[in-house]
Amino acid sequence: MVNFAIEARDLRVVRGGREVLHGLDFSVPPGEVTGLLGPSGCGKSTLMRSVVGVQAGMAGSLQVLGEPAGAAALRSRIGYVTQAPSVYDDLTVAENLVFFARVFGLGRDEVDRCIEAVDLRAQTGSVVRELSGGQHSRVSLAVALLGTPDLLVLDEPTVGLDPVLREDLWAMFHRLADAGAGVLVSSHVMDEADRCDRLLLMRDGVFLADGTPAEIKQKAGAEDIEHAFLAIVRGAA
Ligand SMILES: Nc1ncnc2c1ncn2[C@@H]1O[C@H](COP(=O)(O)OP(=O)(O)OP(=O)(O)O)[C@@H](O)[C@H]1O
Repeated sequence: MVNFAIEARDLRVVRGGREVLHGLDFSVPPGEVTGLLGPSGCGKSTLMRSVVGVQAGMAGSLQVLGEPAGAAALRSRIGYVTQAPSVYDDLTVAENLVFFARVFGLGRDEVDRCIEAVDLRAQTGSVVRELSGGQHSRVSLAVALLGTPDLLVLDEPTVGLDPVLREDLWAMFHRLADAGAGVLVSSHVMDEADRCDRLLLMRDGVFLADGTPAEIKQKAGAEDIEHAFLAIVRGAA
């Protein structure tokens, strides 16, 4: 029985000869949206790369869906969206999805389901290069949804999107979590905090707080997460 989608003990990562994650202990449960929040450069992408098994220089224990991070068995069980475009821009939306679906041995039904999930039905036949930035990132997200992964790791998926689209995407993350997936979403925008079930607040490769948004605000005596973050940083100084 796997209790956690992700469980880390004393996770350390060295990049470019420098330790950038400093002994992190945390867990991400299934069925919840966990937000990884912190300023640019604090180590969010490094943590996510570790979880999906592509980060070198890692030490400590990191279990993902009951397996060591990077295990071959995890490949089809994790959906990962990076900040960099990860689809072919000279193919249409449908052609991209069909290509990746074939890699996973999935059929056309699954392609249509994922295009619909990110609300790109009207753009199915459009070449990705001609889409807007928000539509482009939703194609990557659709690819990550193929096969209904047990864990979604989304690195700043809402950057540059308009408020309506951000709202829609957060609603979709919650639907995926309600269906049982573990969802880990990073953001450097503190006003996204209240959309998460749980938060990991990060700074300089360590966690400043781990709890529900309400718990973190109450503990810091702050009205919003931005002020809670500042209060915690000042308290720790
Ligand atoms: N390829 C690399 N080689 C060496 N150091 C790196 C490399 N990539 C990132 N780093 C360093 O690792 C630290 C954490 O970077 P990381 O990209 O994980 O931060 P982040 O919180 O995801 O930032 P952002 O929100 O800007 O994406 C930073 O100090 C960064 O300079």
